[in-house]
Amino acid sequence: MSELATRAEKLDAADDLRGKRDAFVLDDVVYLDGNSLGALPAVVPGRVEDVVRRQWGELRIRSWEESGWWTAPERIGDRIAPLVGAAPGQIVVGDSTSVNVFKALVGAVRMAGEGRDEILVDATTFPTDGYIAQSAARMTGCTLRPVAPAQVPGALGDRTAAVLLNHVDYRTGRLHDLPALTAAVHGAGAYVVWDLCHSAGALPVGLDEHGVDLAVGCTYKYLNGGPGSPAYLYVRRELQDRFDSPLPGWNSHAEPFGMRSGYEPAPGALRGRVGTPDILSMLALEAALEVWDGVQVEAVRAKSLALTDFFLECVAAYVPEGRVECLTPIAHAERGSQIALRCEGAGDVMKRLVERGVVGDFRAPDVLRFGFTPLYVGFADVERAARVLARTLG
Ligand SMILES: Cc1ncc(COP(=O)(O)O)c(C=O)c1O
Ligand SMILES: Nc1ccccc1C(=O)C[C@H](N)C(=O)O
Repeated sequence: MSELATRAEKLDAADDLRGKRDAFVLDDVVYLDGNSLGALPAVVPGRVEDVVRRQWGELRIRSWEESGWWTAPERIGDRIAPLVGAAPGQIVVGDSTSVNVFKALVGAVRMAGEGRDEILVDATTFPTDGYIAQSAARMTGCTLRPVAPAQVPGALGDRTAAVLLNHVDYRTGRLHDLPALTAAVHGAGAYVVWDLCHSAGALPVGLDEHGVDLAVGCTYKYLNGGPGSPAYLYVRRELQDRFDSPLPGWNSHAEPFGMRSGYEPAPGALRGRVGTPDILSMLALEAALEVWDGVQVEAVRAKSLALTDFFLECVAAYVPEGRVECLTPIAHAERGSQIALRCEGAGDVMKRLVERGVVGDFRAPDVLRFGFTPLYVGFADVERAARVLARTLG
């Protein structure tokens, strides 16, 4: 056994999160794609069966109250809250991330008020945020300026209304400085919206601590909610009364069953709701979140950094010099929970890796992306992935 494989065994034996792997349905594939679709928590199938057969099949309409369907968006929001550093009552679950980006960004521009007519958007963003920001700008009469996150402080001005940023870049895995950028946006009198898709469940976010205004994120990556599981919207408590949703559906009404023609927004996080919640996906997510019982995000972060450090070490030891170039920052303060390697023919290389039992993904034009979910990825997986990568490139 190689020195690295021996070390992997020791690291696994000393890993406090090791037992969590049993809470997931996994086979002997090395699954490094939890940053696209998290693995299935073992508790989910039975719960979904109960929701469908008993709650829907037997209780039918009564389940809106008796099975807690109606209040699921805010209840599950409160379950996500500690994972992103938010006190209860500020997060609602529902809709896709794209829809929540729209709500948050238009809501932010409306809060900024007269005289502020520019939106800054992360120039390197996952495309959907950029597309939605373009439409939000057109609708609110703002101009949209794409800016690299590091350049945001210099681009802010007294016309800036809102800034939309990604906490972790989907392609490179770069972690942006949320506290400093949030403070810079506030210094200019503007509002910030953070997309937490690639950070929630992988590292501490500290939404309340850093005074973030609005945030959105998906739940199908590190939160393992399942394909198309609903996203969430955070609106900081002090801003909730001023949050003027651009999608004020009846579920966000102060009295939804009053069936009144006049709109009156509900107080608190409920204002972020739109229409009828997608109960099947939502309750699958609620079950999936049970794997977090007793887990601290800080412990997840420590293991995530150890996994990505070890992967880089194994890649350096096994992969011939010059075949891959790491796009992810080496500094821990700038690294999310993935490693992105630029590589010639990356699309074909990833196909062959998948055939050999190492599942990551390919992002155009030339990036091999490997996501590390500390709840179910171990150090032996990491060593094996690097070994298979070296064989595939060799
Ligand atoms: C940063 C980021 N934002 C948004 C999305 C997707 O949004 P939606 O949930 O609407 O598909 C993704 C991935 O799909 C993402 O990585
Ligand atoms: N929602 C998906 C549906 C199908 C395939 C991928 C996704 C992703 O989430 C991609 C991810 N956001 C990424 O960072 O590339």
